[in-house]
Amino acid sequence: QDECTTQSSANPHALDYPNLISGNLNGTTLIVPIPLTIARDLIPSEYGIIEHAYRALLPTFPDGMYPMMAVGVHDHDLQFPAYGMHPADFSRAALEFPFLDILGDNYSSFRWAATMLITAGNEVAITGSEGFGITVYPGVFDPPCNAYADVDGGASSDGATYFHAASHEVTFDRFVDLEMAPAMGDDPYGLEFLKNITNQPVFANPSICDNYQRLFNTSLTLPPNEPVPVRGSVRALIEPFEVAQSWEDVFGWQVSTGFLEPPVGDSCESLKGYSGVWPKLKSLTKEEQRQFFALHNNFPGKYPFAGIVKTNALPCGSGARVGGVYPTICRINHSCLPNCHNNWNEDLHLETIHAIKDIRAGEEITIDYSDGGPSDARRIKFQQSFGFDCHCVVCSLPPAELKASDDRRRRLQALHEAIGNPYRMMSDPAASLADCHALLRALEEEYPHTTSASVARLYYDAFQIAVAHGDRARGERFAERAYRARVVMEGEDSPATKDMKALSLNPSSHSSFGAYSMKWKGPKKFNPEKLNDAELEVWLWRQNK
Ligand SMILES: C[S@@+](CC[C@H](N)C(=O)[O-])C[C@H]1O[C@@H](n2cnc3c(N)ncnc32)[C@H](O)[C@@H]1O
Repeated sequence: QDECTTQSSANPHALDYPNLISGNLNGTTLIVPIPLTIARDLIPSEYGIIEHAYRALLPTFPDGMYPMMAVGVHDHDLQFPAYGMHPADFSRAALEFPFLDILGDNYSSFRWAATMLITAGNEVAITGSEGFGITVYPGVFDPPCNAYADVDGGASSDGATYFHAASHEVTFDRFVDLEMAPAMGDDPYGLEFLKNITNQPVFANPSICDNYQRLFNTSLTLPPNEPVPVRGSVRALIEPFEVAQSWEDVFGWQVSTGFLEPPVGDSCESLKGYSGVWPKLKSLTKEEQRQFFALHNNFPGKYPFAGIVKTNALPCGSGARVGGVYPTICRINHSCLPNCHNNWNEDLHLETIHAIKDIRAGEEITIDYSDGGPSDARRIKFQQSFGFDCHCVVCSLPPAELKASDDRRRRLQALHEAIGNPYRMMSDPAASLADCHALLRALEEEYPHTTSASVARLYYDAFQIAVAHGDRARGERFAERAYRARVVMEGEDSPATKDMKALSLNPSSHSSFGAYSMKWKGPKKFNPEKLNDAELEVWLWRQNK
């Protein structure tokens, strides 16, 4: 093996994680759909199969089937800086079984990998694996020290590759052969699925788990080494199968990633709660992990990770399914009368907090976790989504005042709904515009001196009403006000602010300009600059032309 050359890149992150074993794991994972009944027979009966977990990730995975993994990988440039160790490269091959329930929670997914072929002669790798309870067949690999080799030395035009592993001892006849080629656009199992299964904690017996993590965010996964979807075949004789197997036309991924591995195993119990994010958390620095676990948790108990995420995550964009957890801004409490606005800035990839009204020195900073509405609806939302009862200034009002606030908020909702009706905007724009004006005044009553998201939205609605009926002059004013509201809420550099600015500079560029009529087209010579403030308001909100 010493004379081997490898095409794998050097381990780029050893010094970032001196207390962990790190390296470059390069190779292929093919997903082999096998009948669930066969999987049930092969996998020890005490481990449940969490079918809903893989169906959630792969809704169209064939009925009655289970996604087994066929894995052939090369471990390159292993380092363990804290101990000055640099173990030799090795290869391994196995059939592995993800989505197993070993804790009985029907939630935490573990991967069972009890038998492996590992490069003969690499005692560190072999004894290390045996320490996890894995049955190891010392093996010979073709190619001997690479992740895979080109078929015909690269002469094959479809980029076909192979990875063959066979047990070394003549008395054994175990083998795992993978043959594959780029799938050319066919990618039934997206990269997120691969990340999930390759990062499930792995075990041979459930007394100890290997918290092995593949990192998909290092330089190793950047072009030209980005993951490649592949299609191919698997032939194998290895436990838990007792006779040779062959599967054709299966799909998977060839990837080279960084990986991290603690030098000793963890109790499997301590790794519960894996939902696809846990390994990333584990790869944070100790200080970042401390900050994460110091965050408030309204759902203490079984799943601290999930509880902290549920209590703290801010959605990365309105309605986004992805959320972010931050050490500082997740400390900001909710108020139904907030003085700040939180916003995901897609251009900057940052969650930003902007003041939306004047804040006195010493005053608590607050944001709005809700979508507004009257207090009874808010109470349900806070309990269900976050597990708390709101004690903000509004929710703590005496009953009569709370009722008055609720009445105003119901009216705000009704106005929002009426303005959102496109038919009315077309047939009765004057009434829609009057509603925008009424909404502006109602917002000022309920949220005094505040530039809320509702203000930005109503000015944008007013802009749309104006331009849809050919009113460029008022469209320009409304767009400018919507733009200024966005600047307050989100800053100059948010995508929505930039879009609004562009519209204010050129209102007739909007796709709905004149779409309903041109009946509000004003005289060319009219210049609103000449109006005083009061006249400007009258002109802006007037309903008849
Ligand atoms: C994202 S955390 C905010 C920071 C948290 N208060 C802390 O000390 O770390 C959200 C949790 O704070 C508490 N909280 C936030 N706003 C609240 C409010 N208006 N009334 C009562 N509890 C609130 C609730 O327990 C809520 O689930």
